[in-house]
Amino acid sequence: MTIAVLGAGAFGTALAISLAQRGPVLLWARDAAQVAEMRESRRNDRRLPGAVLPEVLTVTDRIEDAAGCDIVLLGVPMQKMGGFLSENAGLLDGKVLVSCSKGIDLATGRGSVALIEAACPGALAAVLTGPSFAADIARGLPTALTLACRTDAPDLQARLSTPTLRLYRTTDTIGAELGGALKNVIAIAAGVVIGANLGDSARAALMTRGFAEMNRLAMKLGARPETLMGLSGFGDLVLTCTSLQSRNFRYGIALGSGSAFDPGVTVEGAATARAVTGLARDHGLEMPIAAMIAALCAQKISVADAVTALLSRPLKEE
Ligand SMILES: NC(=O)C1=CN([C@@H]2O[C@H](COP(=O)(O)OP(=O)(O)OC[C@H]3O[C@@H](n4cnc5c(N)ncnc54)[C@H](OP(=O)(O)O)[C@@H]3O)[C@@H](O)[C@H]2O)C=CC1
Ligand SMILES: O=C(CO)COP(=O)(O)O
Repeated sequence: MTIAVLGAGAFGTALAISLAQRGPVLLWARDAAQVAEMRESRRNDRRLPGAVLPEVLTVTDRIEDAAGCDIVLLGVPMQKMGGFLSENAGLLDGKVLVSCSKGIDLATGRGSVALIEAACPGALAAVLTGPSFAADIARGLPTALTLACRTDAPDLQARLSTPTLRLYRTTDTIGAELGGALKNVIAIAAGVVIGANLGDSARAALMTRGFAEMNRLAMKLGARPETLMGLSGFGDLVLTCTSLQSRNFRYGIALGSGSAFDPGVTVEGAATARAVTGLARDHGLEMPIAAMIAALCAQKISVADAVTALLSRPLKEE
């Protein structure tokens, strides 16, 4: 049975290319002109320049074509996920729906599993997350990801693993999706540190204290510590805070250095920082780094004032 990937962004396209090593894959994009161009060129120059689409990968703008697929990967950005699921619930309910997005929905404070379960109660919801740049996956470089599903899902793990994409599975969907969502906020913060020339030592401190914040919220919401220590938390945090391939990190560098940044680029951490401050407030948690990033993204505070505010917090035990 064909696997469908909905959303021909960088990540959806890369996953479709990797999965095509195992058999037919359907890749859906909403824009008919983009689909025509991709069929003609066998590339996705809009979202993943340079990658070649294998012949067993079919590109379509007819979302109904996914009806014949039992496994459907969702590659639309997080803040579009809720609307997308409601619009297409009739088609998607009853299927295995694997969210590949990283973030917290601002409108509801939910992660993607809760969004899927609300819109498509008959579906089996899963999350695919972890350290993986689309360009690396598309080039066939080795990558390891976490597949999280409330029901233990070794069959799904086997179906979505490829010779270059090694999947580890867990039933801790909360931990897996929070790890992927929260590391983007800390990656923006790490970028700010580098962009403002505060140094590698400050970045390491920021990553460590950011990881403490990630754990604080994730544990409060029911995640398991080992999930945050794994690929979807620690692994992705390290990748995204240290690589210029990361859009969240680059956005942070732009904020820190006062440079312009293309608003068309997907930067999930900005909306997630806002969502996190709401969740932290609701749960009585202190998340000072996330709060500073939300304020910086909203241009409510300067970089200098954000640094001063973080450094002047009361001294405490680690
Ligand atoms: N890129 C990466 O390396 C990785 C990305 N991710 C995650 O994957 C998710 C998607 O990111 P990525 O693929 O990079 O993003 P891109 O910016 O490359 O692409 C976003 C895609 O979503 C489509 N889209 C946007 N809104 C809608 C909508 N309402 N309905 C249908 N399609 C829509 C866009 O279509 P259009 O072109 O028509 O606007 C585009 O194809 C994010 O949550 C990201 O964190 C995870 C791991 C790695
Ligand atoms: O999640 C990612 C790598 O694991 C991609 O990070 P960016 O969205 O910051 O590019």
